[in-house]
Amino acid sequence: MKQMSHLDDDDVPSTPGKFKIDKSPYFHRSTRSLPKLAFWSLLFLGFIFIFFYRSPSSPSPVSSDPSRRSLRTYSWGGPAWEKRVRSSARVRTRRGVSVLVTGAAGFVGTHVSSALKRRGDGVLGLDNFNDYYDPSLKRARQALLERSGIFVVEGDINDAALLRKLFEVVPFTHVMHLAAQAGVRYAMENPSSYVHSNIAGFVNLLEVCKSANPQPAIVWASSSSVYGLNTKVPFSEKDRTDQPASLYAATKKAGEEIAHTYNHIYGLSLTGLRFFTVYGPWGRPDMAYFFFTKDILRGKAISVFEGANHGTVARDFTYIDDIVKGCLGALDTAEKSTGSGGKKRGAAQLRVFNLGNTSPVPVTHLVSILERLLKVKAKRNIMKLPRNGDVQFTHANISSAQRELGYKPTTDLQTGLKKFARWYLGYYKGGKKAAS
Ligand SMILES: O=C(O)[C@H]1O[C@H](OP(=O)(O)OP(=O)(O)OC[C@H]2O[C@@H](n3ccc(=O)[nH]c3=O)[C@H](O)[C@@H]2O)[C@H](O)[C@@H](O)[C@@H]1O
Repeated sequence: MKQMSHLDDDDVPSTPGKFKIDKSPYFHRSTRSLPKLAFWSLLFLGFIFIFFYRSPSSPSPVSSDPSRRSLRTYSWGGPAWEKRVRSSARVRTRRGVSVLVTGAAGFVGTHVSSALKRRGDGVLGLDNFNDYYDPSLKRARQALLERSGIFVVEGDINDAALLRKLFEVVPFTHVMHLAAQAGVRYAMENPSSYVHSNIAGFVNLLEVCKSANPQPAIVWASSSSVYGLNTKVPFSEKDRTDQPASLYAATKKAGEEIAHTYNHIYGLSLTGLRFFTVYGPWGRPDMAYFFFTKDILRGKAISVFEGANHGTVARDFTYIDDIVKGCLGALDTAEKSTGSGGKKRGAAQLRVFNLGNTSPVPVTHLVSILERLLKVKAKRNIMKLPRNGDVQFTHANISSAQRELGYKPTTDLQTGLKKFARWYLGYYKGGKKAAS
């Protein structure tokens, strides 16, 4: 078993002189204190043992600095572990593919993994189970995946040794890269977590993919937030994306530039998907539709943002099942990477697509739909849109995804929220066991 630990060599005494026996006070004591000494030594050794050999299923306590969350102890490796990895990634149909899904215990990751497995593809999940939001929801999603035969490896995309090992065990044809630090507003609280996951983690993954043989094709999650302060709508992939309004958006934009580089130098086939405010069952508790539901049910006031001069704040809310179809379309049309041994043999595919719903809905309307579905009147606090990274409006032009991926969203917000509310009430026992 290989263990990664946040402990480094500094914790081990390096100067033998610290323990020079001739200076030890114990040596001048009477032999009666020896049993006492033996007792305390054993206790000390016991603590050391417990500290180093904790069970793999109980990772070390989360660091108080959330940007260092991923430096927990993960345990992986060994014949039994490799067998699980291989079995989960085994393709079960003739034309199936084997996909490594990063962020598999996340919202989109869980849905995409299940859909791939259902149609007979091999799927291996990877997730660091960080506590950006309630990890028990991630564990519940993991349990769901495990019931359909998907193993979710616990580890971080920054762990190069783990990623290399996974590619050694399984020659993945595709990577669906969904692991990321999400959320627009949280970037002001914890900026380094965005750099850690969305930039450093992405580069680490691409480094391993570029050296893998064969190289996989990669589909990854960008974001509608790259359109930033643009005012021309609907947003098209041809529009400028050089004025992000949040650090989150800036890291996703950086990801698109990094993808360009790895495609150009190493021949990696890369497809970025700009998701537009994805919602649905098993969703993310940090998103407005989710915590509005929780607060409305508890009778707690919600802050509903509006633009300058009472301007409408709206989103092109996109239902999860539509997004899954877009992801599968991207995987199915991804061409092979063209490199080997870290060198490219020819030009490789490089794409970026909007995956939205093409019908923006004001946030006030989203609240009204929730009120009807939950049969509770919301206590609305209308507030000016804070300057914390939010943009006022999003609207996707999806003609490119329609043409090349066969992407065609079919779920309107009312229908999608109905499915979300049904799931929420069931999962949280009618809202009594509230989401944390
Ligand atoms: O489309 C995207 O690319 C992004 O979509 C969401 O970001 P956002 O659209 O801001 O979604 P929410 O945080 O759920 O906000 C939805 C709407 O509710 C508004 N809102 C949010 C919070 C609040 O307290 N009140 C409020 O009115 C926001 O201004 C926004 O218009 C996700 O959180 C991002 O991870 C994702 O990348």
